[in-house]
Amino acid sequence: MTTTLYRATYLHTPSSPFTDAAALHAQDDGGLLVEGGVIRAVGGYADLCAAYPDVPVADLRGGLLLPGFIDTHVHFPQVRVIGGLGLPLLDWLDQCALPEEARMADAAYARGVARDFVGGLVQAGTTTALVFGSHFAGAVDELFTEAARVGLRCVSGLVVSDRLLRGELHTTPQRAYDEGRALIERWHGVGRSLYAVTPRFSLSASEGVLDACGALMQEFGDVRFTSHINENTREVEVVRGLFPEARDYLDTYERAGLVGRRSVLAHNVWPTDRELGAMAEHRCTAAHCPCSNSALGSGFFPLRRHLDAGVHVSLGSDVGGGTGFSLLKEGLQAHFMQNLMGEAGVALSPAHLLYLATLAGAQALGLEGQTGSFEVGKQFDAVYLSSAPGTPLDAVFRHASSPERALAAAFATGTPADVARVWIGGDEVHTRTARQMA
Ligand SMILES: O=c1[nH]c(=O)c2nc[nH]c2[nH]1
Ligand SMILES: [Zn+2]
Repeated sequence: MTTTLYRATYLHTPSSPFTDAAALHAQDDGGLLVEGGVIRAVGGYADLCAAYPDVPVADLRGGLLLPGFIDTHVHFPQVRVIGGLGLPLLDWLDQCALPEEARMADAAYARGVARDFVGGLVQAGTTTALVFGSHFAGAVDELFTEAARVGLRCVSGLVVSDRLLRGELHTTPQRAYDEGRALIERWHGVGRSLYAVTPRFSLSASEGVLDACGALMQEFGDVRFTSHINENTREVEVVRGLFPEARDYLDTYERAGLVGRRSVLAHNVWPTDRELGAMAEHRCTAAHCPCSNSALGSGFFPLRRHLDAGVHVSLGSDVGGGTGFSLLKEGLQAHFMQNLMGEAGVALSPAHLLYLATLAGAQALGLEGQTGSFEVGKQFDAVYLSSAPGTPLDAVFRHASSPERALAAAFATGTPADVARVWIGGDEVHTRTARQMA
């Protein structure tokens, strides 16, 4: 079993800065002892070095070591259509996303997209992702296969819909159940893969399809659930018309038994107070996707209302409505948007951004015992940020007055080009090449 002592400036949030003012832990010259991919000891480098004098040291000074990022909302089939700027949600789906999603019927095409997608995630420092899969079971197999090859912690599933998309993307309740069941049996709990039951959104999923999803959730108690909610005002209006008996958008999922502790609902830009109260009671998560909300003009995420209601919030890139895989960029955009909301916004510190990009995601997925922070017993899932000499971020890293200042700069200006190395369960899954640094 390999044992390594990592020497680095590291930061992590073992608790939430929204409830704990001392949540951010930083070590200027820190040590992490990793044995067989698991963190065995943490602290100052000098102490760990004295306690474990024979263990080989990996010297990561000069940059920042953070827990691997956790993206709780990202679409596998959309990596090649990033950048469809300027359209509202339903037009963007129609013109940009869905034509590409229809191409995923071809497993060979899906295999190439899976390589682009998983590569994009790990190169951005993402070590765990809740992934909207494909409408085609064969493409979902390609995604899980590629994620397993690379070593990504991948929570994903078959996307199901039976109306209002393109015909070739539609299924039936029975097929949604049968294909979902087969995929769960093939992938759930295998290696680092977990299954998420995934109706696209209530606009495109009839009660029958939602009930089929509910049946899978009942039968397989620990699979996750994900979908979209309250993203765009026009979408909310259409859903209201499609479900006249439902109290609101959330209720369309509640009635099918889909909302609970391991449910992640993306966006929630336009929630009612009833929905926020119910989400807090269910202990489900809202995945905030600020770049997507900006690019599609969906609106400003009411973070203050979520926090006041007690709703758990995590972060998602929402590629391809979002503009790329970097959770550093999502953190910065979240910060910008809250600033622009004035009194209604929440002042997000670097500690908040780090928490949202790491532990908050682990908690959303019920994986906080394994990942999201550098605590003893957790997996060594980590991202090492180190900039090319001469870049502004390198200048900050070399001259920052504290690790917190360096962390703020990483969110302000960091990109995937600054991601030098990435580990998942102690396995190095990405090592930047000279070309990727340029
Ligand atoms: O941002 C989004 N991206 C999508 O692909 C999608 N599908 C339904 N609702 C959606 N929202
Ligand atoms: Zn989405």
